Amino acid sequence: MTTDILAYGEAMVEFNQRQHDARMYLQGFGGDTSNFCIAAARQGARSGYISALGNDHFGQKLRELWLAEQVDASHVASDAQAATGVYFVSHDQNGHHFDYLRAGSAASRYASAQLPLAAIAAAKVLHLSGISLAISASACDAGLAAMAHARKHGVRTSLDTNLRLKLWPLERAQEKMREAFALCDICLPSWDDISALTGLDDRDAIVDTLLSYGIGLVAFKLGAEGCYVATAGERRLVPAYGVEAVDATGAGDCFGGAFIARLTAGDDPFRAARYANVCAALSTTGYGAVAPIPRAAQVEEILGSS
Ligand SMILES: Nc1ncnc2c1ncn2[C@@H]1O[C@H](COP(=O)(O)OP(=O)(O)O)[C@@H](O)[C@H]1O
Ligand SMILES: O=C(O)C(=O)C[C@H](O)[C@H](O)COP(=O)(O)O
Repeated sequence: MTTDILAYGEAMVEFNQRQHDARMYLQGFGGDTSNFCIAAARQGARSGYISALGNDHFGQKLRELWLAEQVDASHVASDAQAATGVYFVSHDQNGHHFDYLRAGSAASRYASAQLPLAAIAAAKVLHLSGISLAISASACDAGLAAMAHARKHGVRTSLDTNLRLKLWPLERAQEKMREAFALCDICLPSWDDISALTGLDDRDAIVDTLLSYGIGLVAFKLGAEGCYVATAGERRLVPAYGVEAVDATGAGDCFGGAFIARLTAGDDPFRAARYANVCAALSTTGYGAVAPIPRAAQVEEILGSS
């Protein structure tokens, strides 16, 4: 079976603070590109992951998760010399915050020589994020090499900005993300990330800048407002689906996975964005990055009745 959507990055164990007791953390799984793969698979796409894990309990649990979710993990290496990364999510009046235990993790030791070149060349879309490039110099080189290889073989590349300044300084992020934009076909920015990366605060000026890199499609994530979808010929705000959000961790990843899944299934970008808005909105109604990601039937039921 070929894998249509491949993602490259770091999966982690998640400990997510509960609101009723600030000392209680619920264990789950995260890592933006892994969340993306699971979101795509739950919408019926054939997705697969490129990364490395430690030879530890949580690395094994991640493999079990991908097996259960039908995400192909045959391109996830095991590194006996390093640990699987961990992160904590805490919540306050300003939203959610991440703390990491991931320096030197197995995924951060990934290098270009490990890339599954034939699988990348056979995919329809290769996805990565700012985090995939931020975790180490070797992982950054591998991510950019994977994008260049995909493009060489006519595989579309997709990039979520996911800027994490705890992982790299802004100047390096700007430099490396510019290289990634130049190799990108579909960009999935969010407001805070892209305004920090470009220094711009006007939505259309940001879209103009991204299109000027040769990016063909931008789906600008706007939280509770929905998203702004832009191609060279058309720009449209696609309104959000209204929900009572309790935890937006992973909403952007869910949006990306659903959006790319629907694009590869043949939807036009505006239709795919309408679908992804509903999918991501539903994912904010439960805690954690993975558990509340809905399946296609739930999303289609809402789309069919609205
Ligand atoms: N409060 C919300 N209500 C409805 N939909 C939401 C809400 N928050 C996020 N979403 C959906 O999730 C998508 C991604 O969320 P956003 O916060 O913009 O991205 P990121 O997590 O990457 O910062 C949005 O484009 C929207 O479709
Ligand atoms: O920060 C990281 O390195 C992670 O991968 C942890 C989270 O799973 C994602 O960051 C969620 O990302 P959002 O969809 O933007 O909420």
